[in-house]
Amino acid sequence: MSSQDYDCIVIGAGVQGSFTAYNLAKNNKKTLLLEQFVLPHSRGSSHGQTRIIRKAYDEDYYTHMMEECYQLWSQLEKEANVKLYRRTGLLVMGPEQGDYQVFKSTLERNKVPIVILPREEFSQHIPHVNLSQGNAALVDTTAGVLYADRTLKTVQGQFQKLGGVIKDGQKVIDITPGSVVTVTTVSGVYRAKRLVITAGPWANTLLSHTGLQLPLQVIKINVCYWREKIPGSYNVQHRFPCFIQLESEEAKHHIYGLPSNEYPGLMKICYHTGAETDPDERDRQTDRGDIDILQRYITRCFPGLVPIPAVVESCMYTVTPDNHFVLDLHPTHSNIVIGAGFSGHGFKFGPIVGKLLCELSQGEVPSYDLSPFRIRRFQAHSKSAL
Ligand SMILES: Cc1cc2nc3c(=O)[nH]c(=O)nc-3n(C[C@H](O)[C@H](O)[C@H](O)COP(=O)(O)OP(=O)(O)OC[C@H]3O[C@@H](n4cnc5c(N)ncnc54)[C@H](O)[C@@H]3O)c2cc1C
Ligand SMILES: O=C(O)[C@@H]1CCCC=N1
Repeated sequence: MSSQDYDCIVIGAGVQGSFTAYNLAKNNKKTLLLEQFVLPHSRGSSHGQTRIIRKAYDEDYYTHMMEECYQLWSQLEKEANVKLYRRTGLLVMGPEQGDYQVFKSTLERNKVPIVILPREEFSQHIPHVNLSQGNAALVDTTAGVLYADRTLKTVQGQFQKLGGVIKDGQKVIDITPGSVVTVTTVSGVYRAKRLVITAGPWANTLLSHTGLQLPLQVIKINVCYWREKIPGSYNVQHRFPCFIQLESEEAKHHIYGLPSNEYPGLMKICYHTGAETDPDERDRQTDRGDIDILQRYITRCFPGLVPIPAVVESCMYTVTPDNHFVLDLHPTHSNIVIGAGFSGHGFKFGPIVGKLLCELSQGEVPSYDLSPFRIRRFQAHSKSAL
């Protein structure tokens, strides 16, 4: 084995690639993590200070995975002696008969501790929020905030402590599949027995070198922060929770928010979709339709916020047609593993995705049933996409 040869190469040092590389190194695999930008960067999907972690989901399998995932987050916190998670609870609001019932049933079936908030008690528990007419509300008490940038720094640091190698500022420009995979970057050529592709919005650009295209749509999200009229009203220290509004008068997609924390006096509230973009041209996508929706919602339901965004940052989702992840082997090259299409809800799963992609790359039986995440589910919809 030459010094350029590895057991495994991981392309993409976002949350999923970083946790995958960390798991491989923990399993004594000589691992190289390649990143196109100089780290840390804010050009993909994993940057920013915070993300929501929750067990509240439509599908049991996500809730099941989160059981172990919370333990893995806590293990990493202990191992690195750093705080990555803050419990705040998650307020779920939605029309009584819609998706809200599905969330509630999943939580109850899986014995996740929740508190139902009857309308007459709502404002006593959640001040400064108007519960929409016909909406019900509950709190997933296990949910909270993950510190995102700190997570990446921590997991990449732990990977390096285990002997892993990170090469940033090294955009991959070619992949030659084979029993030994050759990966060419702008400044080097590397070989490995196995390859993991976790390239976020650039997944299809990289997969084109392997003869595969997935039905992925890249969406720009305007990450909006809104000023409190009375400082502290929606603050994390005053125990204001994260929230998801499942459907609303203003929009059919979720609206979600996190208590004011990272920027003093500003609460982050975003719309769970946006306009399509080329990931290399993100800043030229200037659609603000999502901000118009948020302004109307905030005026109606969060009267304690100034309904004009004080800060707007950018981030991207990589969305599959069913909003479920892709965690699978490449259909023609079994030593290439793909983690993609995290559809705007993948951060909280980082530790478990890392474990699963590591297992797949080592030819092990994955710890969870991965059928919802297989590539072949797209075949029925669009053969040409494969
Ligand atoms: C605004 C916003 C809010 C969100 N909120 C939540 C939330 O509350 N909870 C939650 O769980 N999830 C949330 N998500 C989703 C979550 O952040 C993403 O699912 C997750 O970050 C995806 O990570 P990734 O590693 O797949 O992609 P990325 O972070 O984009 O990582 C891919 C990496 O690959 C690199 N790369 C690409 N091409 C190459 C190449 N040719 N050579 C080398 N490197 C390359 C990129 O530069 C990038 O660093 C949110 C996302 C956004 C945008
Ligand atoms: O995954 C999450 O928790 C957030 C909030 C809901 C929509 C997407 N991301």
